[in-house]
Amino acid sequence: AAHTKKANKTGILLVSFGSSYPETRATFQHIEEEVKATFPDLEIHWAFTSKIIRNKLRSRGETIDSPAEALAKMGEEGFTNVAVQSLHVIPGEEYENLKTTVEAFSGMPKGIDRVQLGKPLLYHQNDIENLGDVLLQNLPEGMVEGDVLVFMGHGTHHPANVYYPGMQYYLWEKNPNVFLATVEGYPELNQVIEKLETRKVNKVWLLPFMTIAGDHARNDMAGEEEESWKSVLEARGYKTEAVLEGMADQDDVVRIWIEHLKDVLVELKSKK
Ligand SMILES: C[C@@]1(CC(=O)O)c2cc3[nH]c(cc4nc(cc5[nH]c(cc(n2)[C@H]1CCC(=O)O)[C@@](C)(CC(=O)O)[C@@H]5CCC(=O)O)C(CC(=O)O)=C4CCC(=O)O)c(CCC(=O)O)c3CC(=O)O
Ligand SMILES: [Co+2]
Ligand SMILES: [Fe+2]
Repeated sequence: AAHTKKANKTGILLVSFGSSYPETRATFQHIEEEVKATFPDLEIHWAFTSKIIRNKLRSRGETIDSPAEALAKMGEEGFTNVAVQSLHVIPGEEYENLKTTVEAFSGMPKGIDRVQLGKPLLYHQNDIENLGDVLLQNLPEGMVEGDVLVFMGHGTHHPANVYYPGMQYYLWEKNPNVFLATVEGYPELNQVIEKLETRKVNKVWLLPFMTIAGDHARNDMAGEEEESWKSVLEARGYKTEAVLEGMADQDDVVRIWIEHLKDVLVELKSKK
């Protein structure tokens, strides 16, 4: 018999930093539902980039693949094309590590023919604008005149930290009451507080500028311990209200990642 070319089989691999908090499962589920609704014919697989989180989950009997494990398995399952979608916020360290893994798997003998990585939530300038607009359109319902909102971003020593001050600039252009600070990078909460001291503030709303409301949101932002943003602000005399929702709980935010995933699927298709 003549050699027949093997049929194409395309799949999606969604990759998040991950979280050890069961409360975040509904957010991951929401992302999956939106992706499934957009690409009903494509099988969806998952991986977490954080080794610490994967180990924590394993010790509780939950298994979640690393990106390399997931890509190896998908190769064995006969996938020829895989669109890997980063669910990270910025193209930082975690995203770059994922990129290295994806490149290593591209064209691997007897593995997947074509593996390609979709951009994180923020990459091009128009991502900043789209995300900024969505966040400003969906401010907490109870927010009234005199209230301010402070988003908590992760922050990083990686040069991609510039996306946080970049986003802050865009938000301020549209609404001077919306602030963005980070846990581990620039800007810091103290810089926001310096600005708040110069005006009359009714209440400070706290929201994660993160995919999910996990450890950072529940402890560093809204926790009862002395160093949490809630405690620091309250010690300064501010009323606070924390909203424990990830950005990925919002359809319009997930839409931005889905657009990035579409770009990758179009590219995978165009390469014979
Ligand atoms: C490299 C490292 C350097 C460092 O931070 O020291 C790093 C970097 C980054 N993390 C990011 C995101 C998140 N980090 C967490 C949580 C944790 N992160 C921790 C460690 C590390 N994080 C270091 C090695 C990690 C490893 O190799 O495993 C843990 C384990 C320990 C701790 O932080 O104490 C703690 C576990 C909590 C638990 O056990 O549950 C969550 C989840 C959550 O909050 O629940 C999110 C998603 C938030 C979201 O949903 O958006 C981003 C932004 C990525 C992006 O979105 O773009 C960067 C920066 C970048 O990529 O450049
Ligand atoms: Co939805
Ligand atoms: Fe982290």
